[in-house]
Amino acid sequence: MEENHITDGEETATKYKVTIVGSGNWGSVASKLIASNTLKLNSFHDEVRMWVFEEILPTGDKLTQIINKTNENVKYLHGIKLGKNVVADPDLEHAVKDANMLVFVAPHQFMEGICKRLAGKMKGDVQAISLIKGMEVKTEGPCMISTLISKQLGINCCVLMGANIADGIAQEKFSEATVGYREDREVAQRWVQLFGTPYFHVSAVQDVEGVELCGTLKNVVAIAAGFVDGMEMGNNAKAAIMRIGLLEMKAFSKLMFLSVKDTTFFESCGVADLITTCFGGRNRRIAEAFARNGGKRSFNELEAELLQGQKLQGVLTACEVYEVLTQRGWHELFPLFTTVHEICIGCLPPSAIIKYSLHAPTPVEDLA
Ligand SMILES: NC(=O)C1=CN([C@@H]2O[C@H](COP(=O)(O)OP(=O)(O)OC[C@H]3O[C@@H](n4cnc5c(N)ncnc54)[C@H](O)[C@@H]3O)[C@@H](O)[C@H]2O)C=CC1
Ligand SMILES: O=C(CO)COP(=O)(O)O
Repeated sequence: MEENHITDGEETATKYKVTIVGSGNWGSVASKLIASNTLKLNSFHDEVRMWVFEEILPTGDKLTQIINKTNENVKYLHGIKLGKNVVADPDLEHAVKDANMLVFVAPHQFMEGICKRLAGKMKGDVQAISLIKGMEVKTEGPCMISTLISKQLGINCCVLMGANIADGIAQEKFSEATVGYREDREVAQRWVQLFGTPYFHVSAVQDVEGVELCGTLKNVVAIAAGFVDGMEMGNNAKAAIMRIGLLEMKAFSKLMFLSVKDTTFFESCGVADLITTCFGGRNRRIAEAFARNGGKRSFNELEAELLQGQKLQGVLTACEVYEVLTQRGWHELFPLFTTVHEICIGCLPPSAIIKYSLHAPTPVEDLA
């Protein structure tokens, strides 16, 4: 890594160069947040590079060229200026070459391929953060995306999750987020500084797995909430599903990682993200359409038609969680997670969500 230095009085410090790997709906908003800060903060280079999975638009133009010409991601975040210091780059290896702060924000199903392309090409002093909500399941067990990044690229990886529906933040409406870090509080503070704005409040907690599992698992609960909406069962039923979903999120996280903290579920990444996604997210919306069609149109078909290139994470995550439950013999402990997957693959009708997700009420004698 070429050392870049700034001189602050007597002291010299590294000047950080940021690259964003991903340029979808949230990736574009992340670039806007970061680009506004790198211009203001002396410790960062102004320019923010954004790797774009190249696409040809219906006009025949390349997406990267249009972003660089108009300063807008016309496909994934129409009508919002990203900042003139954002440079779209279609070449992944070139985009990360000089960066010492990498922000990963691609749909989780593409991360294995992205990491393979980048493996062995990272310099030692690179720090990463993942904004990706999802996990991979390997034969040896589940692997969170931040762990995939850390292991494959040999770099430390924090996470940033929260109640962050991208469109609201693009319009600079108030929102909070949580950075999860492992050991290095100073690094976490650098991420907080890079993302934080008066309308985007970021705090840091020492619980990478807890933060990342909250962001990942709430997408499965959002699918359940969408089923309830599609069947017009009302907000009381949806609140019940969210309550049960939160219990399963917490139980699953704590069974997976002993280190997960109870308090993490009360941060923005926990209950707040669960609420916003179950009311305003894409997973909820597509699951609602699925239930309204009585499960007759597949999630893939509805995703392609209604999201126009944006990607759902909840259906894949439900499948991945189901694999873990099967591997460990835990289906009975997680009836909501189990039922969501079985509805998604057509083994159960959407109406099964209430019937099969309910945990048996605690017997009265146990309460005495
Ligand atoms: N959109 C939102 O409101 C939020 C999204 N997130 C998370 O951020 C992550 C990324 O989501 P978004 O930025 O919303 O993306 P998106 O779903 O809006 O867009 C899909 C992206 O995938 C890219 N893509 C398509 N095929 C690809 C391939 N073969 N290889 C690599 N990339 C490919 C597209 O170019 C596009 O950039 C997800 O894990 C999501 O859960 C987190 C918080 C909020
Ligand atoms: O993670 C999100 C909000 O924090 C976005 O959720 P959806 O992918 O369901 O839109």
